[in-house]
Amino acid sequence: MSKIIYTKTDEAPALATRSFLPIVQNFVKSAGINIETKDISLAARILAVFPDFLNEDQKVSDDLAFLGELAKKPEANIIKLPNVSASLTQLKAAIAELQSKGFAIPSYVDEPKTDAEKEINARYDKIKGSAVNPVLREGNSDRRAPKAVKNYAKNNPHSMGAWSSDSKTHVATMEAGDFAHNEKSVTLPEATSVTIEHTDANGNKTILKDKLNLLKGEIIDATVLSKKALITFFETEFADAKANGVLLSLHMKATMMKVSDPIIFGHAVRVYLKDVFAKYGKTFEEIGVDVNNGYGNLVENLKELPEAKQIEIKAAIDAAFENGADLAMVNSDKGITNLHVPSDVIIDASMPAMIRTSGQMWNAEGKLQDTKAVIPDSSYAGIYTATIDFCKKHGAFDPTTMGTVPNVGLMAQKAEEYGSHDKTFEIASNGVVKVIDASGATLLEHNVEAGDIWRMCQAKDAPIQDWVKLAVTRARASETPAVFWLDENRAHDAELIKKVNTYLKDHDTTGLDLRILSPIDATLFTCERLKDGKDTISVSGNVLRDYLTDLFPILEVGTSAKMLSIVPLMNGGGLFETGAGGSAPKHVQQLLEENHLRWDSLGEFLALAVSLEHFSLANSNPKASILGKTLDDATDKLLENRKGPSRKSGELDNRGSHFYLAMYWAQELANQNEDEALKAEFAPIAKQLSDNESVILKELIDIQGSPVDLGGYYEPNEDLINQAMRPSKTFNSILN
Ligand SMILES: NC(=O)C1=CN([C@@H]2O[C@H](COP(=O)(O)OP(=O)(O)OC[C@H]3O[C@@H](n4cnc5c(N)ncnc54)[C@H](OP(=O)(O)O)[C@@H]3O)[C@@H](O)[C@H]2O)C=CC1
Ligand SMILES: O=C(O)CCC(=O)C(=O)O
Ligand SMILES: [Mg+2]
Repeated sequence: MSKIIYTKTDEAPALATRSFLPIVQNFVKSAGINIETKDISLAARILAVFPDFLNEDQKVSDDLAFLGELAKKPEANIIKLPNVSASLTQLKAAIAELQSKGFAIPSYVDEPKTDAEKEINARYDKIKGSAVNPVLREGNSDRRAPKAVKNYAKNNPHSMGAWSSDSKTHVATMEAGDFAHNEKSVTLPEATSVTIEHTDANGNKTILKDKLNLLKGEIIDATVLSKKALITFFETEFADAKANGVLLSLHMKATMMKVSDPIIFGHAVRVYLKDVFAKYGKTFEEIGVDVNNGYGNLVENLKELPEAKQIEIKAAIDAAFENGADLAMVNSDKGITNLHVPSDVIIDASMPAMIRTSGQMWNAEGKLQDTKAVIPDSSYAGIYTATIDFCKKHGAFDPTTMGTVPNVGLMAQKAEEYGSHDKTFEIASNGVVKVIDASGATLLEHNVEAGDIWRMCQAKDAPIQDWVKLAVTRARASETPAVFWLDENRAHDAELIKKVNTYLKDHDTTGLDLRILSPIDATLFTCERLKDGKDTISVSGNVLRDYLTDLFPILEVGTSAKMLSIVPLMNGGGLFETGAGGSAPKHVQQLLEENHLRWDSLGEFLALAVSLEHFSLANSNPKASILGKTLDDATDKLLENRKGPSRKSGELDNRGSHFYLAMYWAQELANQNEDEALKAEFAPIAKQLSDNESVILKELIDIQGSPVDLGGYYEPNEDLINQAMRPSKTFNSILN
């Protein structure tokens, strides 16, 4: 029998699931809908790849691999919550926690030497970074703010920092030598297999990647970021930030771009601490410092040196901070800078947060200040420049009147840059890198220097056709103009534009307003309309999908957590993501300290409703459709009555909002007349819930205010976490 798969993930979403899923299971049970959980948390993903190190009773199934296969089948119906995309720091913390709990998994080896160590690290490297979403995303992306969410924001606008025309905030990006400027692209006329080969100045060849099979019609591109150009760029911009008295911030996507972006991050740290590295670089090498994992890695490793040496180096670092530009802070109380950990500042969320806050970030005194936002590669940086310039000219957007920007994103089958990490290389020596096809012909070629970052990307034809179709479908269904954000002057986009023009002919586009604009022009066009309350669909590639589905939602409705985020799978199944944001580590912190979870599960309510509708169609189960429709109505009511979680301890939190959702959902089921059995089942439940509203609320509020112990962070104790997330006896007994 087919079922709905619910993912168990990490941090705040996983906490919320412990409260919400029992409600869902009770509500859908009698409709014959089975909900099964699959564990794709970071801890479970680690345990799944090291069965050979575990006792029989500790072994877990590889649920991610299972879901990856399921996503290719028509029966797939998966609710996907956000998970941790682990930086090395997070990965090591999870490993240490599991080891302390008696799982004899191996440690990550910083400098693997033996084959066994290399093999262990290879397993860990597959878990690092964005290792879940790319596996499940066998379809393109449809993300939008439902009407009820927009209306809620219009009536209850979130805070929005004012913009002034003399703001010094700006984006700094490279003008030459970056990925954008060096890109070359071809569309394959026939299927082939390619080899990526590096030849050094003496003619010695190294195979970087062998026999990569490619399909007919696939677009491949290759490009290189010059290390020299990058370092010069950092030196110039860092000095400029200092000279102009603005904060210095770096915005990367070290999770999704897990090979290239940590390397770039490392260069930024070394340039910022140039004098320190000139003097102590050798010592750092000896103690295994790797600032590709951030400046925090240097701080951590210093502890290995004798105390006198530590003091000497810390003084040198203090001097560098003194002489350098002021860094934007992640946490000024704890002294965590923007350069500490690559996964602390993730561009999709960090740039919109800055734009929402008058273009400012936090300085070391905990005050807001104008910022230089450094985004080295210029491929997409221009959209932020254009948005910032727009705000300087017109002031901040007004959530009470602004329109909306839904997105249709090319994403399926690891499209474009987000699928490039197995084809990204830090170049060992000067020479040339070629992509050579099965016939021996060179398809793409770049001269490279030692330290450059070279990469190849793929975009398969079937996902592109599906993406164009989805764009037309959404434009038609919502009667909204749609803009393809593609730059005819960029090599990859030029290839894509040819396909878009071809595949648009497969559809009836009469009466639709469809355009192709460069990302900067598209930003301007969209922002103009947005300000005037008009809606515009952005149809974009994978990176812009990621950026735009945080940028516009954060400006429009305050957070991307409130987005409907659907992935119609190419083989007919459905993947329903719960919002477009992440796992909000700060929310867990608050729960641990004050027993208040401010995480909003709205995205999850929306995802479940479409999943139920999909289930109904796929299984001819009319009850599922009624459950979906009533759930949507309950969500509308929850918004209308403002029963979302508050940010402050002692007020309604995530658990309380789940209670209201359950009550409204039961009421909607009791009030509908399409299915008598559901009506009869839920009428008494609705009554019990509303009769006990004040008792339940009291139980949910009384427990707040003091710390909670969950028995772990990455592998919390199931009993403790369930107790913490289901604290109302009255509510639990009604549900049961
Ligand atoms: N789909 C996925 O699996 C994704 C995973 N990630 C991962 O999540 C982690 C954190 O990423 P980060 O970039 O900090 O982004 P997050 O989206 O987790 O957090 C950014 C901020 O947005 C607000 N926010 C996000 N979701 C909610 C919600 N449901 N309810 C209320 N507020 C919300 C919070 O603001 P405030 O603190 O002010 O309340 C939060 O601090 C990383 O490990 C990242 O890789 C990121 C994106 C997507
Ligand atoms: O998978 C990840 O690491 C992040 C995904 C993300 O940010 C997105 O899809 O919007
Ligand atoms: Mg994102």
